[in-house]
Amino acid sequence: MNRYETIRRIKGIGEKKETLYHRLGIFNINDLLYYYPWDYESREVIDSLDEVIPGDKWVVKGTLMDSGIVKRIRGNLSITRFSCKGEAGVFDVAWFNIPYLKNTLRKNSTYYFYGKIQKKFGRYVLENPEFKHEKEGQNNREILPKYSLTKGLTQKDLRKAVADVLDQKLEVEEYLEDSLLREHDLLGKGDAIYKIHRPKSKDEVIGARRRLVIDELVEIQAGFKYFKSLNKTKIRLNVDREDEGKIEALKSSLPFVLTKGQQEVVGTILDDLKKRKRMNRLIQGDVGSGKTVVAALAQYIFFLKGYQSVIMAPTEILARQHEKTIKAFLEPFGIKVALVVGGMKKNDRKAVLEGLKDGTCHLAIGTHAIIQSDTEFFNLGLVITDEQHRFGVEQRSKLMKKGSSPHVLVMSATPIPRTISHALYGDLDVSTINTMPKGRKAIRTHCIKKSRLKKVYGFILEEIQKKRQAFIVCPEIEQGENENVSASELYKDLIDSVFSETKVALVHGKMRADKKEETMGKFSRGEIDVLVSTTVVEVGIDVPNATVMLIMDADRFGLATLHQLRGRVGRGSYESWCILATDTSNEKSLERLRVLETSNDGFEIAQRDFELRGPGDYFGFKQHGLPEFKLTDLSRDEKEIETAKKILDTLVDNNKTETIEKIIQSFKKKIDNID
Ligand SMILES: Nc1ncnc2c1ncn2[C@@H]1O[C@H](COP(=O)(O)OP(=O)(O)OP(=O)(O)O)[C@@H](O)[C@H]1O
Repeated sequence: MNRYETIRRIKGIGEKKETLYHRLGIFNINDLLYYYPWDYESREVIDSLDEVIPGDKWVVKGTLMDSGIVKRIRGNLSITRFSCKGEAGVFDVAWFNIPYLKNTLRKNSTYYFYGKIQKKFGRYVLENPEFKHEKEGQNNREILPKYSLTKGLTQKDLRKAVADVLDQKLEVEEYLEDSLLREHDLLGKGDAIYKIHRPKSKDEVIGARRRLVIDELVEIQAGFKYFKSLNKTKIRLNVDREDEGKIEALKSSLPFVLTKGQQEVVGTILDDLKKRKRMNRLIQGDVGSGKTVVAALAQYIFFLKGYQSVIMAPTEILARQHEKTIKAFLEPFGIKVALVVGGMKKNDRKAVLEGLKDGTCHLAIGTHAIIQSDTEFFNLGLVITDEQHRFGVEQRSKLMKKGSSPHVLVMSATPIPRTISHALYGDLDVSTINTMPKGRKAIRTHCIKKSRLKKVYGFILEEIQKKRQAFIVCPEIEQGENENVSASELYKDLIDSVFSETKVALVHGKMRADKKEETMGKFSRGEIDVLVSTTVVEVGIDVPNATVMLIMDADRFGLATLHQLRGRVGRGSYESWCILATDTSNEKSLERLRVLETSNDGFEIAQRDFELRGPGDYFGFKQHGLPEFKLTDLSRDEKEIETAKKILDTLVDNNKTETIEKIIQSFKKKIDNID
């Protein structure tokens, strides 16, 4: 057997089982070795059945006292039962619908049985236990791996297949020298893989996991180092006094004065452009902190130097909103702005694309439609992606290829906790807009039970009388199997009852884009009072007149999403409210929601969410186009991030080019495999 042979080589895996393994992403022996358990089950042999709390799971050793009986209980339900005796006491074992066991197990033979122990009619009984013959051996305490499964594959299947492979003692490639392993007190790779599947103790799991986590972190850091090494550009902008004057003129034409935070970020961008390095900057700013105008200023700088720029937004609604805002800022200065979205009329699209190709159009705003192969630019100098967590590395790089190594700005309202940005965004410099525009009032957030919704609707009506508007967001479009409020149902209920005299509309992700657009437009212009929706309104919608955000079944959403949704109100100078309706009694969920009641600060919320739920949930690695870690948990493995960094530095210092190249290849392969 070698590591790259198909899993069909393993005994017991035929054609049918093979397809099930494929579902788990396991194709060859190597995949199986790297299919780590997600948890372990500790099995202990019990000394005396009298110590048992019924319902607990234990291993009981016993000798069969009879040859078993099969009893038909009803219809096609049968039970096979044996009585046993062992040092722990007397007990029965029973299985449902496996009559052939009567011929498998032998009277007077001794077995280890594992399962839930119940007490029925005064006798101990293990129902449907797993069992093995005494001869197969059993430690007093056994730790068994638990793997993620798919329908048709059992824990037993996986354990057996992995055990078969481990027994072959296949060699696993080690890329770290002994001295490095010793220096950082790490297990060898082969040893770690063996122990992660077949640990003898908790400490062995910890040691194995630590080694494999380090490997994951070395790989991702090497990958980003590589990306960063590509960051050279020929596009250098010499912003002179005259340009600076023009930039100041644009600033004074704006309907507001830039905040200190906005000023600083614009300053940093200007500094970046003086360097030979390609600008690759993430601009983080809490919801409503005013990132759009910073993007517009950056685009203006490129325009002054004869370069085109592009903004890519995650949704059409947002692209259109940016178009409107940016046109208002920049068109008076002679900049021609074009919108590129899906479903444009053929002739319109043709005209826009021609303008971008011949350079008469200076600035493009659009959705992923911009990446399509027929878009060409005259001289693209700047690529801005908005809410980058919606775009993968892959899409970003496609957009980059539209220019010759253009500069990059990424805008995000989702703050990335420090640990993550440090570990992962080695390739991005980060700046933060840390001040809010003047005159904003804190949004008041309250968590309520759904029984109090009537009161909230009354309050919304009062706000509407004051000419304000409200959002109502639901977790689902249509009623599913669970109890959650769906947007469609709620919309129907509301227009038939409390809001029968109110202008209410519904938007959700399954509606046609133009219909969605039209409704959002109406809401934006104040022609609709209440918008019932799903999270399509989450990102970026700017309606300063809206003052109430009511979120149904708020416990269903992550904190980052809730904070984003809340950020749709309180964008003007009116006092605003966010109401989180939930009937959950889950203490953890309530604790999360309380974070929002007490904080309006996106960064603090992100950090808390990160601590409460872990980065996987918060961050959604796949959404970023990044390979997911199998074992690493960035909220716990801070020390390992540092160790991995040191190891990588040592490899670089010692000119281990071949090793580093291999690590990078493996990283790239994973990125390519993300769907
Ligand atoms: N310095 C400022 N003073 C006053 N208002 C401002 C300032 N900067 C931006 N605004 C206004 O604040 C609102 C929010 O700005 P913008 O839409 O750019 O926020 P954002 O950071 O993109 O928020 P989100 O992440 O929610 O999309 C807009 O109505 C904008 O006109």
